[in-house]
Amino acid sequence: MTRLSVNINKIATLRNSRGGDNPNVLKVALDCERFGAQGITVHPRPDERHIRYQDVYDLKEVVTTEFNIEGNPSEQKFVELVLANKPDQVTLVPDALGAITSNAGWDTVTYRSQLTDLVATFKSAGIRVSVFVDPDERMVEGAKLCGADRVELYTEPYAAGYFENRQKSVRPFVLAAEKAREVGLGLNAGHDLSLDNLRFLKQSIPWLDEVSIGHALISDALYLGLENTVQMYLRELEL
Ligand SMILES: CC(=O)[C@@H](O)[C@H](O)COP(=O)(O)O
Ligand SMILES: NCC(=O)COP(=O)(O)O
Repeated sequence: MTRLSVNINKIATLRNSRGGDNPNVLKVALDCERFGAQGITVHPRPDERHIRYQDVYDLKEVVTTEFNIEGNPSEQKFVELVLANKPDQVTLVPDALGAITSNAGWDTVTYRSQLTDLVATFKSAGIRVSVFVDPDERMVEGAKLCGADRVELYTEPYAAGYFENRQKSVRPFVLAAEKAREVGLGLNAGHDLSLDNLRFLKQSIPWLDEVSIGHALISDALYLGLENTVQMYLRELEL
């Protein structure tokens, strides 16, 4: 089974835009769980443009499905936030500070030493560690050598090329996924996944453990309703 983890960053974006507490991030997280989501993902960034550090503490108290915190571990504040909240999973993402969103995976070969230390720190706290990588077999192997439990494949290139040639777009991801399976890594995927492209990814890589989806899902919910949208995404993961 492939778990759906709903990334609620964009709920926090809307909340922050007026400075109040509407929409309420905790309510949306609990509703997504009630509608069938098997996880909640947040990606607190140093500028707190959407998810704030306090949101993480608040969500930890109420989330009952898998809680996944994504972020750049080069920020000590992020490391401390994760260790204080002990989520089910931390996903290490090499975000550049000024980036509008995540736009690349780790070079797990160049940063092997740093990642190995970070992975050990989080694993010793009982937290599963996923490393965000491009669909590159060398980077997958590098994540294994760093001691990671899983990799998360950065799926923006897949989504970008999907309509032009989905077979071509998915190929690197299948190869990277096969390498992950070969070396004994769990397998996540995320970024720009949507109702258009999710089913084909799942059909191409049936052993996916988890997809984390936010931007498209929350955008779809504006038209389709959140309960209906969560369940539509869940149906796309059924083979
Ligand atoms: C790592 C990843 O792909 C997502 O967490 C993405 O970065 C969402 O971040 P934003 O919601 O800030 O675009
Ligand atoms: N790890 C990917 C994620 O959490 C959500 O990415 P997106 O669906 O908002 O592009």
